[in-house]
Amino acid sequence: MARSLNLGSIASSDSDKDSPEAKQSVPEDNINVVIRCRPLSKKEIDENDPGVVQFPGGGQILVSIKCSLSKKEIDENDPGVVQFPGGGQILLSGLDSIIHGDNGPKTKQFSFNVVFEPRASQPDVFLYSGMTRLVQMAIEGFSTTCFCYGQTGSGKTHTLTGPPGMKEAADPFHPDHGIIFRSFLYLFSLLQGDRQDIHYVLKVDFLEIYNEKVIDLLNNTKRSLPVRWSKKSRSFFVENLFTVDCEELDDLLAVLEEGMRNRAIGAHNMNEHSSRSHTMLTINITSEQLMDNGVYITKSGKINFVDLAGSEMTKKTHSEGKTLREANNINKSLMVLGYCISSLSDPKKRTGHIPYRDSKLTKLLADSLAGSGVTLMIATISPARSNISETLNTLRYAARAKRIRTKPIIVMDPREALILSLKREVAALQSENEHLRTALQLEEAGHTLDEPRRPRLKTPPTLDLSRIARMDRSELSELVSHYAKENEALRQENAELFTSRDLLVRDQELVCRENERLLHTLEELASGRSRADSLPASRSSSSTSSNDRELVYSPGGSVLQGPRFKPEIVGNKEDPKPPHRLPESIQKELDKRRIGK
Ligand SMILES: Nc1ncnc2c1ncn2[C@@H]1O[C@H](COP(=O)(O)OP(=O)(O)OP(=O)(O)O)[C@@H](O)[C@H]1O
Repeated sequence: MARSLNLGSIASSDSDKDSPEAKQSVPEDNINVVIRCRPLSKKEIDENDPGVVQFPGGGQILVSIKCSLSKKEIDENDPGVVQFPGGGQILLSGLDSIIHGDNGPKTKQFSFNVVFEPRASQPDVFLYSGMTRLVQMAIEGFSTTCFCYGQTGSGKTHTLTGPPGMKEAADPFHPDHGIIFRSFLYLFSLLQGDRQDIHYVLKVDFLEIYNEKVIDLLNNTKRSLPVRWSKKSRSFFVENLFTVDCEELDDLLAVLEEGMRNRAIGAHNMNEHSSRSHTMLTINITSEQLMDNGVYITKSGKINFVDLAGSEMTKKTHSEGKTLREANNINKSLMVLGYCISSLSDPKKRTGHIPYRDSKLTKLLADSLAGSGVTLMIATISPARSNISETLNTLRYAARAKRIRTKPIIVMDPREALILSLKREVAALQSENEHLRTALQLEEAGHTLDEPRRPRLKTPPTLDLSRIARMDRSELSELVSHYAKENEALRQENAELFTSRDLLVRDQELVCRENERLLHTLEELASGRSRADSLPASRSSSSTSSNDRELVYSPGGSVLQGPRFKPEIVGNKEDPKPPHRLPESIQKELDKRRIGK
């Protein structure tokens, strides 16, 4: 394969979701799970620990799990087992010499939306993971989360922020910038687009969960902050978290740098720069859009970037003392996350109890995992043979997460949402009303219906929605009832107009048919007369000669049975008016036909 990344099914589904309709309608959605396999590290190469994951294509990863060597033998002669056969697949196998069990090699197969092979670059991961869609949706008012999951040293921090020591402000075009930096750039490029009618406010916070304590990374007091439940938003939140207003891209970059500097990092046998905490960077995006009718609509979206600490086998990392305690806390919270993911992915269990409250991490991720958010999980794996059991664990974890469904919604003030929906309905009904009136020509010609015209309904005064926040209950309910009444009146009027239109259409059909019949009779009479001219005697018994009689259109011609017309024969062409007037367009059409003949 020429490219270093391996796209599976999401490549097509992603583009479907880019359509405006897909963005507006938000049916249940699965968590989007992508896999990134890092290259072998220098240490692994030095220790002759070759790559063993295979990518056979179609979003699949194959893992050979049966091998004839014992665990001890594998540990001692630890070859790579991850291979990349292409097409989105990963194959985990032993080396040929050790892979054959009694019945030949056994593989475990996994399937994912997108699989990034070791050569995939940082821009590849940003562009093809679905991250751009998350940024777009956050601007539209959705709550979105990108989280990295994987064993220690598998490349979570590298994927989110780049290699250790990466300076955010240094070179904006540096190829090693991670997803967070690239998302910042993309976010600003979208916000600075041509939407002058929308005003955006960005507020950013950055926290870490270290040994089950929530620490503010932007207000470096190392004080533990409480996590509480909000009845209003029906989600957990961190109390007293410091937020920074970010007007410029530089503000965001400064926040990222500050937080990265303050986060807990430690060294162990498997990673010299190991994150010892889970971190969560959140960009809250509030948009105020001025609608056509002068109304402001506010939406609140957000992007969470979550860098989980890596699961670690303490035997392998040789952790002790402080590092061991950190590892235990990390593993414990990841285990709770695992229970939650496992319950949520099981259709029978997902409606039951989900143990979010068992760790701070799951409390804060609850909404992203099963609530109203849109979530991208990047599972990072190592290709090394020595990490095969962690790689299998990560892939199993990721496969379960892929089955979780969320129901994304746009976050809006409920009062604004109600008023907006009523206003939309009123606008739709008004335009329907307008259309019906035009069709029935009620505007200029005055009404042709029997009843007098009803006075036009008035649009409620334009309203600045920022005022709504200050309105008391009675003012609000008055406003809502105003819209509801107008809505009801428009519905009624439109229903009546529809009935009238139906009646007229039916009359028109009858009239046309009668007209054709009359014209036919006229033709017959004309040809009869010419025949009569040539005949010696008239066959007519009428006192009026056929010559004198002229058929004038009567909407009530004797054969007409329309509901609004009486049978009538008009014998005089001077007769002023038919008893009922038809809409002008119909009348003109009929006149045209008559004259034409
Ligand atoms: N895709 C990659 N390409 C090149 N180097 C990588 C890649 N992924 C990871 N690395 C390197 O591997 C090392 C470990 O990566 P990283 O610190 O991101 O792992 P981690 O999963 O965050 O670990 P921990 O859970 O211990 O924090 C780093 O030096 C990183 O730069």
